[in-house]
Amino acid sequence: MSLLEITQLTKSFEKGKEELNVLKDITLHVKQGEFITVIGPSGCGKSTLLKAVAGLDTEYSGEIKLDGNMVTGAGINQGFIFQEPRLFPWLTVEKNIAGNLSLKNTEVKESVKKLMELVRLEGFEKAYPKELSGGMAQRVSIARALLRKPKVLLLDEPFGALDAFTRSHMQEALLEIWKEEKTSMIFVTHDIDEAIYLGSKVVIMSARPGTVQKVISIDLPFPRRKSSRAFQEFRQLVLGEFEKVEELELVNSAGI
Ligand SMILES: Nc1ncnc2c1ncn2[C@@H]1O[C@H](COP(=O)(O)OP(=O)(O)OP(=O)(O)O)[C@@H](O)[C@H]1O
Repeated sequence: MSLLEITQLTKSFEKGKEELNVLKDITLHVKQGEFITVIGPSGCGKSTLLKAVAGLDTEYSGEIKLDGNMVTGAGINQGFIFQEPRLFPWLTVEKNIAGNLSLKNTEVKESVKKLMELVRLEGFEKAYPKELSGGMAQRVSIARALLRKPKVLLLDEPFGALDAFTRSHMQEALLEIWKEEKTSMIFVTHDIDEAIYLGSKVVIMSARPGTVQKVISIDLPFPRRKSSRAFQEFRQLVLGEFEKVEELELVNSAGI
């Protein structure tokens, strides 16, 4: 049995009198410990898909099961990381991570300490968000999500706002966290290289209404090198699929 089973997920929004079909018949199974990356044209429903898995949106047809249970709302089993870190500016780093859990509880205090080490933020316990760089702030939000020991971590373009150097640093940090915690990941990105670099599988979605166009397993050992020939071959493969999606989109929008 897969950890996460998304079956025939179909979703539309009301847009005035019209209906906007956003996701169509998405079926996707994610195994425990898998790192799934999702790419697709802008507006194809990637965020909508993540929100449904997170239980932040339950208005859809089809079903989503996490660890055998139907997802009926948000909960501690699903961690969510947004593009911007969304920290509380008036709370210190450790309090942001602890959230509604008390740091007076030694177990919580110990877990926060371990996570701060994992995301390489030792020494910043008492710092405030305004004292952190974008990458550091995003690491705080990842630590906050991990404290709840989610079964799946959902990341919606988490490094999209970061510069190339910090982004590459954050990719390494996330891979380390993944190896250490073995959390299953679903990671949405616009960046094909990032998708291949991180993913055990890359899911390519079609233009709206988003469907699963293709799932490509990335059978490359870690550490991966973006300049290696094997990596470039996967790049060609993914790009080829992406071009098919774009051609289809052009044909559809021209009404051919
Ligand atoms: N709450 C909402 N109400 C109405 N329409 C919405 C809502 N949320 C999203 N949409 C529409 O659904 C479509 C898919 O949006 P979504 O944000 O999931 O796409 P995306 O693939 O994540 O896009 P991007 O890559 O640009 O971030 C878009 O056309 C968007 O305008």
